[in-house]
Amino acid sequence: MTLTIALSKGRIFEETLPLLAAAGIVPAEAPESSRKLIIGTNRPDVRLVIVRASDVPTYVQYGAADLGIAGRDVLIEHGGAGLYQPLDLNIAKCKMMVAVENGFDYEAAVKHGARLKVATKYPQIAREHFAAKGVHVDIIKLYGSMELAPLVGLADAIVDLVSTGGTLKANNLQAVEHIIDISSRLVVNQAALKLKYDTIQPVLDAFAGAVPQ
Ligand SMILES: Nc1ncnc2c1ncn2[C@@H]1O[C@H](COP(=O)(O)OP(=O)(O)OP(=O)(O)O)[C@@H](O)[C@H]1O
Ligand SMILES: O=P(O)(O)OC[C@H]1O[C@H](OP(=O)(O)OP(=O)(O)O)[C@H](O)[C@@H]1O
Repeated sequence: MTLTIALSKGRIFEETLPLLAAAGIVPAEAPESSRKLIIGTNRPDVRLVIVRASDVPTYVQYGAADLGIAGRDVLIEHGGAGLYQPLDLNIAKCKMMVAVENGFDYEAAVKHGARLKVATKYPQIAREHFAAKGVHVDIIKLYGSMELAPLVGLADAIVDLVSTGGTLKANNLQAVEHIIDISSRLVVNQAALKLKYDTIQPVLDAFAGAVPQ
């Protein structure tokens, strides 16, 4: 039975290579240099499908892929329906933060009960965070370059991923609140786990043994 694994290009693909290797899986080509969306491997029974990071849960949910790797950010926004999430892979680590332009008094704005305009690619996470704090917000959905929003008056604050802090610094922004720690997780289609147990379980075990510390 063929095993289909959904991965996104870039950091998740790079950081997944050692995990795949631990399961005896070596991609036939690199997605960065290939235009192919289905990539074979050294194992005739295993193929990779290359999708947008935020589409990984959807492919696995509907069984178009048996396994996938997705960030906790993406999984929260997706909702996780139909997905078994057996393993935190401890890769693509970063933090979900609230950030504002240097000089913007975030504490004062929150204390005074001002209605905040918040730009983000992660409306679910942002909404829950501010609801828990009792802060009223207008969420402005963006698909990238969140850091620009406060600089041009689109938003008072952003909710975005921060790793080195380099992007915030380069754009005169500062983090003011930590929301959650993010890493990527293995997701498995629940029906596939039953139907293809003999193929999937050894891959899960190999990944579990190769998770970076
Ligand atoms: N700077 C970062 N450092 C570490 N991990 C990150 C960083 N930015 C994002 N991630 C994690 O890696 C995952 C994939 O990020 P990537 O940049 O490859 O896709 P994306 O451009 O956010 O997604 P899409 O293509 O769906 O818009 C994110 O969902 C997140 O969990
Ligand atoms: O703290 P840093 O190390 O600077 O990382 C943070 C940046 O990384 C992510 O963007 P990414 O690199 O994925 O770019 P993209 O959203 O355009 O894909 C995130 O959206 C931030 O912009």
